[in-house]
Parts: sequence; structure tokens; C-alpha cells
Amino acid sequence: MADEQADFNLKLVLISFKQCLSEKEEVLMDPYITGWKGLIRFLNKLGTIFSFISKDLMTKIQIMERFRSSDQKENYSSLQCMVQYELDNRLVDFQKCSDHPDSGCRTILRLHRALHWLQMFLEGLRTSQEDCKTSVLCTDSYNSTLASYHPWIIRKAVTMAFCTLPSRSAFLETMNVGAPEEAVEMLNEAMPFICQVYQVTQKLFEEHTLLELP
Ligand SMILES: CCCCCCCC/C=C\CCCCCCCC(=O)N[C@@H](COP(=O)(O)O)[C@H](O)/C=C/CCCCCCCCCCCCC
Repeated sequence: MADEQADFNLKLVLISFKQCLSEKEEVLMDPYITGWKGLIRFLNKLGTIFSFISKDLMTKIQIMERFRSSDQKENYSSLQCMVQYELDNRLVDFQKCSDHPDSGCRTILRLHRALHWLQMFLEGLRTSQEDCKTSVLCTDSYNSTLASYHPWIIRKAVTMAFCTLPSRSAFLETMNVGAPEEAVEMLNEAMPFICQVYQVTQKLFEEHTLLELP
């Protein structure tokens, strides 16, 4: 157990987003899923108050893993293949969730929005002053990204959970990459990969009018 904790290092997780991008700028599904599973592990370390968030994330990851182990797995090898395949075969609900409530496109859209939150939050963490409150960073990044997609009850629960977050330096230490300055250095290195995965996905979903799926 102790070894397992020691092995856990947020750098490995964030760098796995680097492996998501192919030479052709496709977002590869397997490293995308691996990256998310690492983030969920990190989220679980922050306390049981966050378990409703990690459960929702895990449900979405399991949907994608099922596609990747189905007989259609090749059609889910990248986000680009998935979009093409699901649209060509009318597997996406555009108006309301009915025939295909768990399509790959709507599931990835939820993860994509969450990645936007992560990008904003890490940017805040990286550039903020030492005495800055992580709860404030979290709330600001949540309000500017995910909040508009969530009902009041979730926004309330999330805002309460944020209040339990540790100080900025304690938070940076839980990343397990050394002193806070080293954690900031690691974020400097990892942020461009997360931003690129976000931008490529955003462009793909925009081009196919997939950004508002129910
Ligand atoms: C060095 C710092 C690293 C921080 C690592 C944090 C790791 C977690 C990474 C991202 C967390 C964001 C997760 C958000 C998932 C949201 C997915 C979503 O929107 N789901 C809703 C819609 O789904 P459907 O119903 O349409 O299927 C779902 O209804 C809502 C579920 C409740 C959870 C929403 C909470 C969002 C809070 C985001 C902040 C996370 C705080 C992490 C604390 C650091």
C-alpha cells in the first residue's frame, strides 16, 4: 500500500496526456483513458467528499472502456475515428437522450468539459501566489467552465467540497513530485500537452456541431 502511494506521481499522469496526440494530431483513446484514470486516483486521495465526482468520472471512463473492448474497438481508437463512426451510423442523440444515451461523443464531451476545468485550475495553481487559497482557484475555474452545465444542487455540493481542499503548498505536495517549486516546474512542462489535447478536441467537436449534446 505504502509502495503504491509512493509510486503515484502526478507527473506521470499529466505526461500521459502527451502520449494522447498522434503525429497526425489525432487524440488517441487509450492514453486519454489512462490519463483520466490517473486523475481519478489523485481525486480519490483528496477525501471521500469528492467521491461523488470520481464515481461520475469512473462511470464515463467505463463506458469508453467498454467501447474499446467491443467488436467495434477499432472505431474507438481515437476521438476522430469515434466521431466519424458514430455520426456515420447515427449513433448520437442530438436533441434529447433517447436511443443512444451513452454514445461515445456525449461521454467524451463531458470529459472534455472537465479537462477544460482542469486546464484552468492547473493554470491558476501554477501562476498563483504562495498564500492563494486552492478553494478560490477551484471555485473560479469551476464557475468559468463546468458550472453552467450543472444544476443548482450539484453546484452547491461542489462548492462545499472545494472548501475542504488543503492549502496551495499542501496541495502541490500531494502531487508527489517534490517541493512546491518542483511541482510548479512540472506543471510548466505538462500544461502544453493538456492544452493541446483540449484544443484539438474542441476543434473536432466544433466542426461536427457536437458541443451541446444532451
Ligand atoms: C494537481 C491538481 C490536479 C487536480 C486533479 C484533480 C483530478 C480531477 C480532474 C478533474 C475533475 C473534474 C471532474 C468533473 C466531472 C464532470 C463530468 C460532468 O459534468 N458530469 C455531469 C454531467 O454528466 P451527465 O449527467 O450528463 O452524464 C454530472 O451530472 C455531474 C456529476 C457531479 C460531479 C461534477 C463536479 C464537477 C467538479 C469539478 C471540480 C473537481 C474538483 C477536484 C478537486 C481538486
